[in-house]
Amino acid sequence: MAQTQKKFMNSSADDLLRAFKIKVTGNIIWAGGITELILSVAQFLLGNTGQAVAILCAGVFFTGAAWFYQGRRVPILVRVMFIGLLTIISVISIYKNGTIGVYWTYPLLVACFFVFSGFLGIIAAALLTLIFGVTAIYAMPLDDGWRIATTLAIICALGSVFVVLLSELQKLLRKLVVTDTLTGLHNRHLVTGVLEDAIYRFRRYQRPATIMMADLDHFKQLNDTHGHLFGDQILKQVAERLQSVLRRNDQVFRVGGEEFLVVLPETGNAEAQVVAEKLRSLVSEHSFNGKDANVDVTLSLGVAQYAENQTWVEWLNAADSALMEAKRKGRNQVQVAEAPAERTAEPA
Ligand SMILES: Nc1nc2c(ncn2[C@@H]2O[C@H](COP(=O)(O)OP(=O)(O)OP(=O)(O)O)[C@@H](O)[C@H]2O)c(=O)[nH]1
Repeated sequence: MAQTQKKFMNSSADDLLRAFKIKVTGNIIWAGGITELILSVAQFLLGNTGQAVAILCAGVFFTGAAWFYQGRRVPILVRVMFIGLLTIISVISIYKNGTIGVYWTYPLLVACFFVFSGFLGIIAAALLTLIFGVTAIYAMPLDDGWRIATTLAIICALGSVFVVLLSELQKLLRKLVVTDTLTGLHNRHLVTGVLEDAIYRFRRYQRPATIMMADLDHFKQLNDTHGHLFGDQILKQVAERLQSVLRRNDQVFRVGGEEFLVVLPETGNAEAQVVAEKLRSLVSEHSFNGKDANVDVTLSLGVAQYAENQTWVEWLNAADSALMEAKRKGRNQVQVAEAPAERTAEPA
């Protein structure tokens, strides 16, 4: 069981990206908080006691928040407060110190793209550009004010383009991570989510669902005889044939070298058995055309309908055991998993 769980429990691209974003936002808040602590000392030394106390409070709050939320998502309210407070400090600084006060606006503008995700970052950066630009024009000679407002707007525009490109790249990466490049089918990364959805629908609406584990027979022999590239061509054609029979809402995954998982929502054992037979005969009864030869390939399948109180690992194991049984009984056949022994629901 542990092996099945390990095989399918890969972190998804989304999980990895989420963890990365949490780390970046946390680090920015750390850096911002510590910078404020240092700045407050500088303000004390300059004799600006009021400003120093305000910055010190902000510094203590944000280093505390960064420490408290380590490894977790920092709540939006804290992030808004972080950017908001630094914006107020920067505006006061521009107003009081003129050009010297502008320096902090640039890193703050860039930080918006990291502290808020996607379009929220663009909106925050645009808002800050407007606030700083207007303050600069108002508080400085017009020549300086316009220059500062323009450079801030350029940074905002470049950052926004970067965010849009990054979100496109993210979509592409996600697609690549969940797609098997040889067959174009989904790979195992989406399996857990799809099975959990099916289990949810069963528990909530009593909708049946059945899975099939399908494995090509003696594929090693085919590879050894015709070569790996030839084997690849056959795998592609098998994937096409499997898809040609299935319904739109059925899903096929390539979960191993020559192993496929088919998920049939709204389908019970009897109906799934018919589909499995169809898949088996579609593969076994028509030759495959490789580059240099035509070959006959057979397919073994294990079918398992979801049974109450099963976990997704147990469900997969049931289909896997049925597949093993099909292999053991001579291959090129369909085996249906035995219904699991009655079990009472585990306490929530
Ligand atoms: N061409 C090709 N072969 C692959 C790929 N992934 C795995 N294989 C091969 O698939 C074969 C699987 O061999 P086995 O696990 O022994 O299974 P089998 O020969 O099909 O035997 P049974 O499953 O018991 O019928 C190995 O030779 C792998 O190298 C792939 O992407 N392309």
